[in-house]
Amino acid sequence: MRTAVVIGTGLIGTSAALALSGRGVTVHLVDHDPSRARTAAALGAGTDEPAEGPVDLAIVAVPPAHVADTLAEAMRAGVARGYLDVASVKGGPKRELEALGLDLTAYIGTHPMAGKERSGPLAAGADLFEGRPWVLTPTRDTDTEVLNLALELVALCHAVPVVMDADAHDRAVALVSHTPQLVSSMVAARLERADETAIRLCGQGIRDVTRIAASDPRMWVDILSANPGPVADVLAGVAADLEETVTALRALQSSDEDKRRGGATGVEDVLRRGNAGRARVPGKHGTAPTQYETVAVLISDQPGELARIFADAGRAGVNIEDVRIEHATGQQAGLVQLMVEPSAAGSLGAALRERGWSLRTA
Ligand SMILES: NC(=O)c1ccc[n+]([C@@H]2O[C@H](COP(=O)([O-])OP(=O)(O)OC[C@H]3O[C@@H](n4cnc5c(N)ncnc54)[C@H](O)[C@@H]3O)[C@@H](O)[C@H]2O)c1
Ligand SMILES: O=C(O)C(=O)C[C@]1(C(=O)O)C=C[C@@H](O)C=C1
Repeated sequence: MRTAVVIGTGLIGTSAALALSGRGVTVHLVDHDPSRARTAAALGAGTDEPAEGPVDLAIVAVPPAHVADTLAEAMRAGVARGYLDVASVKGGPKRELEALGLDLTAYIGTHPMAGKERSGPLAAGADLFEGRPWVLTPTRDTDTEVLNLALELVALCHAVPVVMDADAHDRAVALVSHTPQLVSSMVAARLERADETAIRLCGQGIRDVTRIAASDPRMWVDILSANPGPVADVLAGVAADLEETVTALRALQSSDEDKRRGGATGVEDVLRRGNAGRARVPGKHGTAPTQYETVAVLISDQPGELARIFADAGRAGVNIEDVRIEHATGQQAGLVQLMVEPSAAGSLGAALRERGWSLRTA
């Protein structure tokens, strides 16, 4: 990739632009608030001068509600060879784009799992995505060239590509991002009218739990509006735990010893389940909890092959954790190495063979 345009030069757009500029890509910066594009340019993220012709990749980093319109405008103007967005939700924007009747072969939905509670270009950093998962949601229609451009962006940002279906992504982030945001906000909301004597005692625990409660409410209303069902489902589980914990705590206030013992067991149960969940959170920089196994597949050098293999893996219910592509020089073929959880390698291999793919020893 030699040239890119970033549309929406806030936290995420400017961070991607800084990483790309730092690695030699010419980046054009566009924002509907020109002062933000100027700020990003002043930070070294690129130039706010328009590109003279189509660039290699357009990165749309605007709030989720504006993604489809912004992409449609850029695609109609032909500003790039490939287009992607970075919105925190994937199913809604994809369906909006489909409804607009655009040719989506040049588009791929993506989502870097890295961010901050602060917005705008001044909060950006070139290393924001280092070692973090970056979700790619190719479909059957996605051009191989566009998928490769997205993989190149992820590599240039030193992030880790994770291929997923858009709706599976939305269910996953409901659990690991969207519900935690709401719960953090709800805990922080208890402080709004709290007595100053309590506020003075705030220590590291409340700071850890409420950091993301400082996030931009308008952005989060956009995100949650595009993923309400899956978030409500996870939050209902949290509500059930809350109700049981309140009951357990009330039992602890009882003068009856048996009830108190039951209450302590109830409270301990939620704390222990919390320990178990916390132990599953991967290392800070996205280090994988397990070694992956490689499924190597021969693909012909034809448009759409890579997208087709990802779609087939998605259909087999297998998450691709990482991917490597070897282009056999002088041959009209390439070897794709799909890294998956060891328990999924067998079923992925079988599903791909069934669909006519040729597998090789990794
Ligand atoms: N903040 C996070 O932690 C995070 C993480 C991953 C992905 N995302 C996603 O990245 C996207 C951007 O989020 P952000 O945190 O960088 O927000 P931000 O508020 O920092 O930046 C958004 C920028 O888009 C500009 N903008 C809005 N509408 C526009 C339009 N129609 N055309 C051009 N520019 C427009 C705004 O002026 C602003 O500069 C969102 O879709 C969000 O869901 C955010
Ligand atoms: O670290 C933070 O401040 C974030 O909230 C980042 C976070 C997340 O939940 O991990 C928030 C929303 C994004 O879509 C991706 C990342």
